[in-house]
Amino acid sequence: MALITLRQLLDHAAENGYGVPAFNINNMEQGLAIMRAAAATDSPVILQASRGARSYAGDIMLRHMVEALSEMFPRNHVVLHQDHGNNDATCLSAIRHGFTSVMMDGSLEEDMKTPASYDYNIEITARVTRAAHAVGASVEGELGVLGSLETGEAAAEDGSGAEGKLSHDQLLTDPDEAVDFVMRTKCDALAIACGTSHGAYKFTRKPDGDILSMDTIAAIHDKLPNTHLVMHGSSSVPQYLQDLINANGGEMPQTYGVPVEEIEKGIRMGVRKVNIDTDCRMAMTGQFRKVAQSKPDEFDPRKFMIPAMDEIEALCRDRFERFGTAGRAGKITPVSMDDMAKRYASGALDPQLAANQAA
Ligand SMILES: O=C(CO)COP(=O)(O)O
Ligand SMILES: O=C[C@H](O)COP(=O)(O)O
Ligand SMILES: [Zn+2]
Ligand SMILES: [Zn+2]
Repeated sequence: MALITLRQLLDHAAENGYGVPAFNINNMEQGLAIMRAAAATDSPVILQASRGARSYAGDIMLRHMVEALSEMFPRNHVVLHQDHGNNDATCLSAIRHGFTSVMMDGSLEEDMKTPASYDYNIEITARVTRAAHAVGASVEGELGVLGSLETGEAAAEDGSGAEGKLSHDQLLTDPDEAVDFVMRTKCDALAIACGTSHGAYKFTRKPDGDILSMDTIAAIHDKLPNTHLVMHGSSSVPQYLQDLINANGGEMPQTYGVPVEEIEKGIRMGVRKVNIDTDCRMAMTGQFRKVAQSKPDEFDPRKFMIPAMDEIEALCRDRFERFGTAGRAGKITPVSMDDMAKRYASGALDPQLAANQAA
C-alpha cells in the first residue's frame, strides 16, 4: 500500500481550505487508534515519528507498522513524516526507511538545544530539501524557536527544545525572514514560532494574544499565502484529560494548552499541519491510570490498552472533524514519489511569491 507525501496532502488541504493533524506514534496501539479515528471520519492521516520514536520502536518496526496500518485502512492515505530531524543523516535515513516526508529543524543546531544562526538554518534546510526532492520526498523547515512567551523558555522535558532564555524576537517568526527562508530553501511547509511549546505545560492561564500570537501567523500568511504553515506544540491539554489523570493518582499541576478554536482560526490563516503528541499521551496515560486504580488485580495489558486506544480514538476523531480533515480521504488520488520527483525537477512545485511580494 503506497504512502503519500506531505506535499501532496497539504496541497490538497490548501486547495480545499482544511487542516490536518499530525499525530506522533511510537507503538501499534497509538497507530491503530489514530487509524480507527481516520476510518470513522474518512480522513487522510499524517503519522510522525520523532528521533526518540525511531530509537524506541526501531526503523524497521516503524516502517512495517505503518505499512500494515495503511494496508488495513486502504482508504485513509497516510503520510509517514520524520518529526524534528536534527541533521542530514536523520532525514536521509528516514527516507531510506520509507518515510515520505521529513522535518529538517534547522532552528536549532544538531544538539537540538542551541538556537542556530539564520545562515546555518538556510544552508542545512536547502541542502536537505534538494536531496529529499530528488527522490520525491517532502520537507518541512522551521524558522523561529519554539518556546513560551510567558517564561522565554522551551519545555524542559522535550527531546528537542532550546536551552536558556529566548528573546521575543527568537520566539516569534519574522514574516519578512519567512519569505526569504521559503524562497531560498524551497521547503514544502514551514513550521513557525508563535508562543506554543512542546509538552503539557504550555501556558499558566488560558492563552490570550500576549502569550499565543495568532497575529504572527496572520502576518506570515499575508506575505506567504501559498506556503503551508505548520503549528508545533499544538496539543490542547484538555481539562478532562488532566482530571482523568489526577482523579486516578496523577499529580499534574493545572496547565493550559492551545485551545482548539485558536487552531481552527489558524487553519483559516494558512495553517495546514497541526502537531499533536501530548494529548494522545495524556489520553493513553489517563486510561492506564484508571484501570490500575479501579482494578488493582488486573494484569492483562490488553485490559489497559483497549480503553487507552478508545480514548485516543475519541480525541483524534474530534480533531479530524474540527480541523475539516473529515470526509477528505476518498477525494485524494495518490501520486507516487517518483512522480513527485519529476514535478520538483520541472520546477512546477517551486515556492510562489505572493503578488504583494513580487519585486
Ligand atoms: O509539536 C509536536 C511534535 O513535533 C507536539 O506538540 P505537543 O507537545 O503540543 O503535542
Ligand atoms: O517534538 C516533540 C514530540 O512530542 C516528540 O517527543 P519525543 O522526542 O519525546 O518522542
Ligand atoms: Zn523546533
Ligand atoms: Zn514539534
